[in-house]
Formats: sequence, structure tokens, C-alpha cells
Amino acid sequence: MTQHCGLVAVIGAPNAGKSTLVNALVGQKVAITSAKAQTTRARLLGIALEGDAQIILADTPGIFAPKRRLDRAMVAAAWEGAQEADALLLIVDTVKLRRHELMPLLETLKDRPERKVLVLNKVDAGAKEKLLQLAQEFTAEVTFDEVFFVSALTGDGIPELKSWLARLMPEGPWHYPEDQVSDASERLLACEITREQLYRQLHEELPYDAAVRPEAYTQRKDGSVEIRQQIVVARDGQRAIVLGKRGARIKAIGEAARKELTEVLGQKVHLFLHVKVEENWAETKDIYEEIGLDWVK
Ligand SMILES: Nc1nc2c(ncn2[C@@H]2O[C@H](COP(=O)(O)OP(=O)(O)OP(=O)(O)O)[C@@H](O)[C@H]2O)c(=O)[nH]1
Repeated sequence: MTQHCGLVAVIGAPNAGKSTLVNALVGQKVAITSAKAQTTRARLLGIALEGDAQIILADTPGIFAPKRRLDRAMVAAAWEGAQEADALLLIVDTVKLRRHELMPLLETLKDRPERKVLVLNKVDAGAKEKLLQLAQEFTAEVTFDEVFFVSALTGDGIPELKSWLARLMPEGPWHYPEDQVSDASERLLACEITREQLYRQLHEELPYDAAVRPEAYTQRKDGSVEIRQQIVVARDGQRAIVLGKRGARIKAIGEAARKELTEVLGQKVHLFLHVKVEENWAETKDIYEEIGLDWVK
């Protein structure tokens, strides 16, 4: 069998549904999704298989006007994903367009040499009439090779998109073994899962500049895994919020994260979290490396 293999960069405004789409294409959870914007910090890859084709998906962080160093690092990670790609996939939230974030992306896409595909997402939730109109508007701006209407959530339109992407993949050996769905190491994925719970359970109380760092990841003889992580926040007040009354909050976060980890890893998990205040963590080089980002000056 001749193998095909290629890279698809997934680009979109924050919250457009990139992570959900990658998960839907891969067929299982690899990237972290949440209702809060900009949760995708590390550049996680999803790997989808379709016939003889391996489709490597770069699930890029939301691209937005970078101000602080952390934001710039996220943008750099996003475009790094796009530079080596065989195709660029622009995903658009058809319910909440976020034009101010979408337009610069369309502008940048115009001049790029790669094949381009427009994915209009969340068709389950929006007004059907405006979909064609949106497609027309965007294809007038950028020459897309194909347009798909999908719901990453329900899976509607996903098989069609997947087989189209598969046909685009150049001939070449697979880069990853058949059973691998993500190249993010399990310890990093474990941190992402905890971070997702932090956002889920604290909502607006916590600014998005909290990080989860891996400390230890040890396979125990009894077949379980011991995971130790540090939650880094910038101020004492934030630490108190994460801990909650008598530690109730951190306990709930740990419990939910542990449950999900057990499911994802398929083994028993012992999870230990502790919260650390580090005022300038967003300016600290080591932390970037630990959470899977390159340091950007
Ligand atoms: N109704 C509906 N909701 C969706 C669909 N796809 C994604 N969502 C929701 O939209 C929100 C954002 O989805 P994510 O996949 O986290 O978005 P993202 O683009 O990866 O977000 P960032 O990492 O912040 O850039 C989540 O609450 C999803 O459940 C869809 O097809 N239909």
C-alpha cells in the first residue's frame, strides 16, 4: 500500500472550535476544549487516519493581537504550525463570527501558497440561511480550494472533510505509528487536562495566565501512574481562589482532572496538585519550555 502523509494547520479566531474539530477528525480526545477563549496554549498535534493517509493536524492556539510575551509566544507557535503545512484549514464560528479577529486571518491567508480549505463550523447552532452568504463573502476574499459546512460537535460534515483532506496528503511514509493519536507527551497532556479543569471550575475568577507545570510522572509497579503538578499563579489572592475554602476548590479540581486522566490514559491515576505563587512566571523562560512553548523575545 502506498502511504500518504501530510500536515494540516488549523487556524481560526479564539473559540471557533479548533480543538473540537481536531478531536472530531481524530476520533478521540487529544486537544483540550473549553468554553473560555485561548485555552489552547501548547501546540498539540492530532493525528487522523483515513485509508492509506495519515493527516497530521496542528491544533494552533487562537491567533490574536499579541501584547505580552506570553501572547507573542502563542502566536509564534500558531504560525510555526502553518509554515510547513500541506494545507491551511480556516475554521469559522458561524454563530459568533468575531470579525475583528477573523478579518486579519483572511488577510494573511490571501498571500499564502498552500492549499486552503474553509470550514464553517457550528452549523447545528446557527441560522442556516446565512451560511451560504458567509461562504460567498469569504470566498470572495480568499481563493479557497473547498468549503465545508460542519458541526465539530455533532460530527455533521466531518467524514466528508476528512476524506477530502486525506486526498490532499502527499505520497510519503507515515510519520507516526498507527496507534498514536497525539505527539504531546502524556505528561503535557495531563497538565492540559488539569488546566482545563481550572478554567471550567473557576471561570472568570481566574485570569488566563495561570499555568500548570509537570513535576513528576511516575509509573508505579501496580500499573497505576503517579502524577505531580504545580499550578502557578501570579498573586497570593489567586492562590486563595484556587485553593478555595479549606482547600475545597483544589480538591474538586484535582478530583475532576483525575477522573478524566484515568479515562484518557486508561490506567489508575494518583494526582497531586500544589499551588505556587510566582509573580513573574509569564516572564520566566523555563516555564515556557515546560508547558510546550518556545521562548519569544
Ligand atoms: N454548538 C456547537 N458548539 C461547538 C462546535 N464546535 C465547538 N463548539 C464549542 O465552542 C467552544 C470552543 O471550542 P474549542 O474547540 O475549545 O475552540 P478553540 O478554537 O480550540 O478555542 P481556543 O483554544 O480558545 O482557540 C466549546 O464550548 C465547544 O464545545 C459546534 O460544532 N457546535
